[in-house]
Amino acid sequence: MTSAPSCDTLIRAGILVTQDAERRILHDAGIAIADGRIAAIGPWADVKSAFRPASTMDLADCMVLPGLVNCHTHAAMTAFRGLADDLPLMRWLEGSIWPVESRLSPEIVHSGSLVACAEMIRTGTTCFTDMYLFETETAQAVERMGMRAVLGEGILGFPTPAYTDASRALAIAGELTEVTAGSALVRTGIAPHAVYTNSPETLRESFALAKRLNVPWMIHLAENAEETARCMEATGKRPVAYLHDLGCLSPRSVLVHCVDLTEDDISLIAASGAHVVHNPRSNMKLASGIAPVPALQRAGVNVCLGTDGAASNNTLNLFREMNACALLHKVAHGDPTAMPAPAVLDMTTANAARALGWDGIGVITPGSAADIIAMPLDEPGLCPVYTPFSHAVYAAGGHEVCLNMVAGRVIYERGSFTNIEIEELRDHARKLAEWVGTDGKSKTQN
Ligand SMILES: CSC[C@H]1O[C@@H](n2cnc3c(O)ncnc32)[C@H](O)[C@@H]1O
Ligand SMILES: [Zn+2]
Repeated sequence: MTSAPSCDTLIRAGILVTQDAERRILHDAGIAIADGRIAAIGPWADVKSAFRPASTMDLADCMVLPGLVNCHTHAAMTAFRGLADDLPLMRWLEGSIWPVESRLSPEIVHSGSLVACAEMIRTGTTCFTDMYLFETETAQAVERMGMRAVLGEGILGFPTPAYTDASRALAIAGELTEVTAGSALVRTGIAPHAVYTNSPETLRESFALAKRLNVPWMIHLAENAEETARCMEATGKRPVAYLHDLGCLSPRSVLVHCVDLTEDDISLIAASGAHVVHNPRSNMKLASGIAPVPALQRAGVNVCLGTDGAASNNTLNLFREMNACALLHKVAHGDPTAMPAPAVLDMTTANAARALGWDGIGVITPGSAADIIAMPLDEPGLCPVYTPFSHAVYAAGGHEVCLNMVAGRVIYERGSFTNIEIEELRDHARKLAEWVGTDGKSKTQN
């Protein structure tokens, strides 16, 4: 007689949203987890009798989903949440954000990143993509909190507190791979900020570096009409065509925003295999415009979702982002079918994993990472359930999340973070506010 194989954790899920290729939903499901991966899923009775678990978790009253993946943020910008609202992009950046960022320090990035990780974990994110200064600090925060991330040192063509010039920025960006090398959770990306802040040489060199390291290359692109006008004036080309002609569009390119696009731009992106990150709340708040997401998708472009930073969103909550995405495109097209809920959930799960080239996240299938979130089904705002996709996109606010697990380890459960006390988080937040200054607003040119 053979005995059942062991596993680390056996979960009973009331509703399991797999996000597999068929978008299967299982009711009263079992999930077996071993060595940080999904060993099996199936009907609870079958999975239960097939494994000898070291521990069990009863989520029979919960909807269980893959952990959400935020494809674009600036984690440490939690320091600037609410500091400079109601401004257009270039005035916001040049008049308010860059002046205060010119005083940035590793300690502030560390505290801001911890606060950001906590907010994301609390609202169901298990992995995020970041572009900022002093990213080794963000790497430490991510490792400590137990999340996953793809981190890129933001490359700007002017001096910052982190480097004197673009060539130093490129060197620091490459060195980040040494910090993330041994990590199962943290990876590196190469992140030139934008076409208007980098020379063509830096853009090309950064792309060559991403190729050499075999990592994603991410950039803010075509964020609004003013960016296009500046690019036309400087180069005679629109931003997408400019990057195309520099040889920077390929399946490793992750293009953030892509609001101001023509049909030709969409064709160039589609033909290149580049991915697009849509940030609807940041685009709405900065009045940058509406990215043509349905048209991109019709052209075959892989589109995922990002929150952008807390200074332009002003949250890092992907449930709010999904909701905004679904509603924005319906109203923009006068068509309630323009952006259906299942397609939106794809944008924070399977599509996101594809954009980052990270196999095995964004789904709950045998062999995938055990990155799982749960929401209680007895929550008044979430019951009854007819279609789980509908609840994830239209009903949930994110704060219903009661469990966040990454690589089989619980990092948040019912109000408590496994790796940090709430008091310490408050201290970090206090430090941010003291550093910005109680007169923070007057220090910006808002
Ligand atoms: C060099 S680190 C990243 C850099 O990007 C700035 N930033 C934040 N949000 C946006 C956005 O929507 N468009 C362009 N730039 C943005 C951030 O303040 C850092 O300076
Ligand atoms: Zn951004």
